[in-house]
Amino acid sequence: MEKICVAVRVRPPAPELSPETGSSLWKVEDNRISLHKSLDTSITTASYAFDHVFDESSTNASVYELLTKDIIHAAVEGFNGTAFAYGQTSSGKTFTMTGSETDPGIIRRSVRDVFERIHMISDREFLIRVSYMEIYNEEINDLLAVENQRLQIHEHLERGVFVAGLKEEIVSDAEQILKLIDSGEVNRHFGETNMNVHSSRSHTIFRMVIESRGKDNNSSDAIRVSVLNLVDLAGSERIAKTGAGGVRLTEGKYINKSLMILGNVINKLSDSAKLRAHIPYRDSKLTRILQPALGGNAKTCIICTIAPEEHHIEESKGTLQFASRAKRITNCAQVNEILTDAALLKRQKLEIEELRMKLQGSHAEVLEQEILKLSNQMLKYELECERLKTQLEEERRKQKEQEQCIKEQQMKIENLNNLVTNLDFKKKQSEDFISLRKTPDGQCNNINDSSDVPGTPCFKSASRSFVVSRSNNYSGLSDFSPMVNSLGDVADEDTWMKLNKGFVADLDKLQFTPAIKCQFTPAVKCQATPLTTTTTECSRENYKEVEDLKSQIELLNNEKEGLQVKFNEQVLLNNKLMEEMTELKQETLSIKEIPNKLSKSFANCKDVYKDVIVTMQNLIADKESPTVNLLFGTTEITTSLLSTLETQFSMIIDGQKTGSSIDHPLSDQWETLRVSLKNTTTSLLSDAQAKDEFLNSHNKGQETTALEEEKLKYELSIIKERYNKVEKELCLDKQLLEASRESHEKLLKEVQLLKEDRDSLDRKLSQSTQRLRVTASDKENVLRDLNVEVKRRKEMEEEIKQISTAFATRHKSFVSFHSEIKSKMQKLTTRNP
Ligand SMILES: Nc1ncnc2c1ncn2[C@@H]1O[C@H](COP(=O)(O)OP(=O)(O)OP(=O)(O)O)[C@@H](O)[C@H]1O
Repeated sequence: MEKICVAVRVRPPAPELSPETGSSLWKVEDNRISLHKSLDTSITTASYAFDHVFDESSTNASVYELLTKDIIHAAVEGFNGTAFAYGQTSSGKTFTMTGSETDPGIIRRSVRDVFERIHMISDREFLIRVSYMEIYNEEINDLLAVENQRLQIHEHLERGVFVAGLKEEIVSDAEQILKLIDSGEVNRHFGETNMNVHSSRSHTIFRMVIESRGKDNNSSDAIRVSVLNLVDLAGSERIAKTGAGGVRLTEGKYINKSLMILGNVINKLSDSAKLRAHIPYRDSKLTRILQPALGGNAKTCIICTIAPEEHHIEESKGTLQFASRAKRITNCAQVNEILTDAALLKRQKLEIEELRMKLQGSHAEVLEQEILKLSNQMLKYELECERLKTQLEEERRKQKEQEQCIKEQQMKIENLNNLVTNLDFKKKQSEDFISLRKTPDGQCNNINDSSDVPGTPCFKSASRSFVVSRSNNYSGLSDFSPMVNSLGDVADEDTWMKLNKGFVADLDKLQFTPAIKCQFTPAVKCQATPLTTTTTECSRENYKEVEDLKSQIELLNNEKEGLQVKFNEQVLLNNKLMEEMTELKQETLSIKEIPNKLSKSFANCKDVYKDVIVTMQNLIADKESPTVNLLFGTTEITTSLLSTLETQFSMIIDGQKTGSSIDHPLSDQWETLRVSLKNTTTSLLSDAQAKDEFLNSHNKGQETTALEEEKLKYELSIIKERYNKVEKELCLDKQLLEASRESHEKLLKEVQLLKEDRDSLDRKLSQSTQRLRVTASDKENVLRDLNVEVKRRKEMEEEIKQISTAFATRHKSFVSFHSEIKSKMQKLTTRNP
């Protein structure tokens, strides 16, 4: 039983923090430390005694010499050893354990010393393995292998507490270890705080496992296995001082918590054995790993570092109290001699022995070699078997993919065919439609067709002619489609579409398509190659081509849909126009009738008027009378007016007959005539009145003349009425003619637009046809490639069959061989147990 060795080290004051250098707060005398001057704090000026107290001027070399060296030597002898630094942040723990270039720390010195010591021990051989880990935020990480994170602690009866999965490097010299330490240092968690620019944020444990055995090769000699832990703890910190936040704060919390548990363990261990109840080693990973070093089978030394600055006085006092308690802990260190397989050396030795035994005796050697040969062969067969299995699996997978690929291609080809058929159908429809529209009189030839197929009058006629003409057209394209050449003159569109859609049901039928140049006649049937179980890998080119085709098909589909929509719109527009045209035609007919009617009524009027004039001329005997002169003047005007009207009507009628557009009538002349007629009529009336008055006043006796005049007046009023009526009718005619001319112009414009639309549709259709031809040729290529693929697949299947047969044969021979070997071995065993 021995007490833990505890030392205190005061680091030199930091120049930027402690301007009052030279007047240190702590007084170090031999192995005692006390406060140098009385302060205005509640802290007492108690003095503490330890195994060693190192003042500010101490070096790592002296610390190592006085504190650690013995433990290192003991570790080489077979004792477990632990050295760790404890203290507040920035107090010099890392400086003590790791050191600097000029003054290496305890770890580096220990490593060198271990090997120096080993070299000094000549009667033993050593095997050393090292590991380096950190406990960061209560998780164990391997510093020598960054991929080993969050390692778990396990306990083993022989190995004790160990970290599972931790990398252990077998080393042969100190330099090798130092390099490993350097590589591990890179992986350590450091961080900057207000207290320390390079603050350790994790506890690090550098571990050396030293195994040794006597060189005299005595098999009964036990193997010594000792574990040396060199620990650099993270420093306790006050959050207010470190100014930690975020990640640093979390780290600080974990650090403080684990140090508190370490303090608890130390406290419990420092209590007298009677008071000791449960030691909470399991409360933290640190105490669990350090368990053997704390009150267990280990030689342990603790170096407690303190910062000399006045503002750290409370933390320093806490550290001293921790050190005081730790000092009371007693360990029970003993050499670890192991007689079991837990020691690596032991295991190695056993293996060598086994091998040696095996190699003893020539007969056994031959047998051993034979067995080795056989097992090698077995291994080879097994490997071959595995390889074939994998290959078979791969082939099966590829077959499935290929089948899928073929199915997709089938679908695409089917779609292509449908698309081709549909587009042809649409094209033909449009062509038929256009040809019907192009008839010389601009009317549908079959407008009076009594067919019952629904649609516009034009489509009614298109349906039948389409089927017949299409069938004839396609009969010439032997390489294009497997359609029957003639469906008969009565084949309907549904039958046509069904045939188109259903012509390729599966890939086998692809063999019959003219695209693959498989010529067939009704008498000779082409044998389709079944595409069931064989497979080859669908080449990437094929896939790409299929993808291209797919996109082309999509484009064509879109275009087709667009054309379809336009076509439907066109049909609707056409129907509307046809209706309008019919209405207009009726209107035109009625307008055409008007001039004839007018002409007739006018002719009547003219006859009447002539009769009146003749009568009047006969009646009036006195040629010199002003009334007679007036009448003659009126007659001339009226005659002229009538002839003008006659000309006008004949022009109108002639214009209708030729179908040319009618110009305005001679409006000016008409107007002049109308005005002069009006004037003449007015003057005639006034003259008649004057004549009445004259007759009344001067020739009251001439009753016959008066009666005649009365008659004349009456006839004149009738003429006037008729004239007004004719004038009104003419006005109406004029308006109607104007309206009809406007609608005619409108119609002409619409017809022009329709013509333009039709032309653009024609152009698009021809483009689509062009593309379709390209697509069809692409399709042919794809089909050709598909056939090649099918062929390749067959070949592959053949290969697989051959491989399977070879495999089966080999397997059989292997099984027989195996049983033969087995029986041989059994014989051998019975012969030589
Ligand atoms: N004995 C010493 N002599 C010279 N400089 C020292 C000594 N001890 C510590 N230092 C310096 O003080 C600073 C803080 O020391 P160190 O990093 O070792 O503290 P620490 O206790 O490990 O801190 P933390 O717990 O934050 O990691 C460093 O710059 C270090 O070089």
